Amino acid sequence: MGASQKDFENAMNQVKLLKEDPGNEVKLKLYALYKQATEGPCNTPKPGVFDLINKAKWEAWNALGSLPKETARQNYVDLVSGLSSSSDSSSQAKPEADRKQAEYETVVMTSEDGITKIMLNRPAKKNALTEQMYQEIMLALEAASKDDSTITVLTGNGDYYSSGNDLTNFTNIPPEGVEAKAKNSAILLRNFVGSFIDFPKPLVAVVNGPAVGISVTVLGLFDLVYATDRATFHTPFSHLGQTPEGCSSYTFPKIMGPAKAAEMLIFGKKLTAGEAYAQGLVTEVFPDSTFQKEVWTRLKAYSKLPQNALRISKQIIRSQEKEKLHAVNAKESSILQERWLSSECMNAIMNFFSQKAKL
Ligand SMILES: CCCCCCCCCCC/C=C/C(=O)SCCNC(=O)CCNC(=O)[C@H](O)C(C)(C)COP(=O)(O)OP(=O)(O)OC[C@H]1O[C@@H](n2cnc3c(N)ncnc32)[C@H](O)[C@@H]1OP(=O)(O)O
Repeated sequence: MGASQKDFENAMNQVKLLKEDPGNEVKLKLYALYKQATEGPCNTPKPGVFDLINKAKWEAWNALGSLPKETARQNYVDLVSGLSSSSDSSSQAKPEADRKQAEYETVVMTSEDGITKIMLNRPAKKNALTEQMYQEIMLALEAASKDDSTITVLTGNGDYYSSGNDLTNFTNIPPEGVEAKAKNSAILLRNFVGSFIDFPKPLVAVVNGPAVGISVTVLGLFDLVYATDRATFHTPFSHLGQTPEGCSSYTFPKIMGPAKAAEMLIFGKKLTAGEAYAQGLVTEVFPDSTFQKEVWTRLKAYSKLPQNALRISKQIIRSQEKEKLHAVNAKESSILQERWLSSECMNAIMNFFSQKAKL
């Protein structure tokens, strides 16, 4: 449940009782969230260039775009609660504590320094994507699209980025039968990929280890893909009796050319991080020993760039493709709905469970 009006009023009172000055940056953020929570999106003309203070306040409020009033209220309460606890417990206040934004079971979502991080969190299963996880990633993306962060990151916990679709998704067949399951799964897949196509802010994949299946294909919908040199990129669809998804049948040939896309998507060639970089799927590869440090330093610097300019630039680039991408997504999902019922696919899944066949 979101913050109530009472929580909001309490938070406003707490601000007055803060023992330490939180600094101009935080004060501007508080001002902007307060205005958004009480009045909605910025509705006043921009102050003149010489009216520095009011211009900074206006810009902070305007940067919140169409953030809903309820979310602004919740963010205000969270921000104040972080400030109060840090000024109570220590004199070294962190500007923005590592704030957990919602309760999820399969992902961890945190926001800090203008970056919302969605971390896949089933390390013992190599971050294989269960149906619950697809749903939670969609919810987390929806929340990230509306929060006040500048950049959104998807990454994995543990040694894998993700081993793709959790093959146990094929085993829990409902009483309505396998056809109904395939139909619902195609809807789930289409919605899942759709939430990447429509994501409005810069979206970054921090590929912390090997990536398989759908965790690779949707990379074509990200704005930056940073990979450790330990990462590999594997789309073994034919081995599984399946076909490409995540819009990769369109984005991969565009990114790497038809010949290299065919090697990956038809023949299941596994790429090293260096190969994925050479083929344009990956933006930059970092040595594993310094991967986290280098990537987060880079992202923190990017997150300080003007938020609206980043968002609008992304939208200009992506909007030209959106309709096409949605059409490709619909087609890929409907082809897979049929494929999942094929004996080729069923045999491959049985093979994984009976012999624990590894890719
Ligand atoms: C009727 C229709 C229903 C359809 C529902 C579909 C919903 C949307 C589908 C969207 C389309 C997506 C397609 C894809 O993503 S295709 C790619 C699928 N992925 C795989 O085939 C990978 C399978 N896993 C492996 O080959 C290996 O586990 C791997 C090479 C990834 C790692 O090997 P390693 O030896 O290092 O580790 P383990 O195998 O011991 O793994 C540790 C445990 O994790 C389990 N695991 C790992 N990956 C998966 C997975 N993808 N699905 C299920 N389980 C996985 C593994 O079994 C181990 O478990 P245990 O410790 O219990 O043995």
